[in-house]
Amino acid sequence: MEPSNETTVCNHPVKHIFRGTFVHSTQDTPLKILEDNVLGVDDDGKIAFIESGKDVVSLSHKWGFKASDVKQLELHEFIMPGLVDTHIHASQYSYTGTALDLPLLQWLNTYTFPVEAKYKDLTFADNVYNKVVRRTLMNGTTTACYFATIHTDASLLLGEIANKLGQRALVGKVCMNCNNAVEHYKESTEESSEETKRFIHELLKKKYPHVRPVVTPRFALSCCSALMRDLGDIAKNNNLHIQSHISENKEECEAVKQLFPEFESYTDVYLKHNLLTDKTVMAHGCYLSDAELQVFRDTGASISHCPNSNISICSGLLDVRNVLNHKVKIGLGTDVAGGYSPSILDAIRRALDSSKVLTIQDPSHQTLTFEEVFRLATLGGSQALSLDSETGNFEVGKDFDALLVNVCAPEGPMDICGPEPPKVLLEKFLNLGDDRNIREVYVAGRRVVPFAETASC
Ligand SMILES: Nc1nc2[nH]cnc2c(=O)[nH]1
Ligand SMILES: [Zn+2]
Repeated sequence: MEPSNETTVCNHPVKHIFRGTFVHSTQDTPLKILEDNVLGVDDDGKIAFIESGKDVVSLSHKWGFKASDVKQLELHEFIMPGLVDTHIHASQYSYTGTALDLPLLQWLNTYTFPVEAKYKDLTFADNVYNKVVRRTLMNGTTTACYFATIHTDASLLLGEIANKLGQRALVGKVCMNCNNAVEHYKESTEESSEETKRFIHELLKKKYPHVRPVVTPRFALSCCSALMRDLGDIAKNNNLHIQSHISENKEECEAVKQLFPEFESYTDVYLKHNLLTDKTVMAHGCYLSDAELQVFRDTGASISHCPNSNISICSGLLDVRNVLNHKVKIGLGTDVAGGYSPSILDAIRRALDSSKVLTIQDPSHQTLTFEEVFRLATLGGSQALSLDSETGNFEVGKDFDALLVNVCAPEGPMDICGPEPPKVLLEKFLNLGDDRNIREVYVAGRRVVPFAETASC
């Protein structure tokens, strides 16, 4: 409820009040720094106000809080929006940091499919899925867009674990009916469609507040035309998100051309199967033409930029500047385990490195700035997942998804050698920081890190 005036105590109580430095992005500005601001979070986990610290007394009257309710940040602390991982394979987390010596198609057949086949076993799934959700939360990922495997029950378990640990998540049961490499790790067309419908129905029935299903055709080489069409229909009929992969590697692009000769491009294959909507996120896109980017722009589909993966399995380099120039929505992804790091802080660094490599190759390339990449990791990610009305920055009315960062954390990974302005502290954190600097993580106003109880290995 909106307060009627400054002297009336609002009857919608605030449950957290923070005072100090806030940093976030807006549509117009990649980095906004708000020094000495006060932010209130209401009982529903939404941002009730964010105003100058000078107004704290009138705010306390208006919202009915006491001076002692205000959490005052230290000089070397700031609050930033939670990180958004727009593309991560929860099921591949068990082998993160290994198996990076083959290109995509051989990598899938040799390492990925044999591991994913193991998720028939719910005990195996439970162990890995708890670990990946915890690890990403510790690293500040407040929203994750997950691929699971073809197994419906294990995919539902991933949704249950994300909900239990408090992460905002889109969860996809993987669909694939073409796979000649690993026996049994595929479905029939009918099975894939029916199990997708069951997955959606069962997950929605749980009414988890921040976990939703995402329709997940693995990629054009794993799904026949009939399956892609079914999945496009399912997404449309249920108004759901869609995720897949596109134009990641040259050999893959060539194989798609051979398999779908009647289509104009890789993008056209998905377009004609009704898989490109304003709730679609496609990973990679390293080899998309300008005409294909225009289709992304026209449909409202977005790109997940996964620079660690693109380098680690030698796929290619995405020209993010060109994507931005086409006004296509774009966020960052870890693409675990093609990417070896589960942290979006790493994705920020790899995105900057990749942009610098493009500048080395062509000095006229306009290198991304750290402020722009900060936006990709937060607001950009929420836009790419069409969740920006709920999260992504500190606009009043959005959910409070946030990290409390301490750049001088004890035993932390960096040194601050004297007083520094907040912009420098943020840049240092983005380049040098890690989970030791992320003291608290909030999703929809709930503090989810530190964890309520500790897990063992
Ligand atoms: N990086 C990556 N690309 C893919 N393309 C199809 N499946 C995958 C996958 O699991 N990882
Ligand atoms: Zn992927």
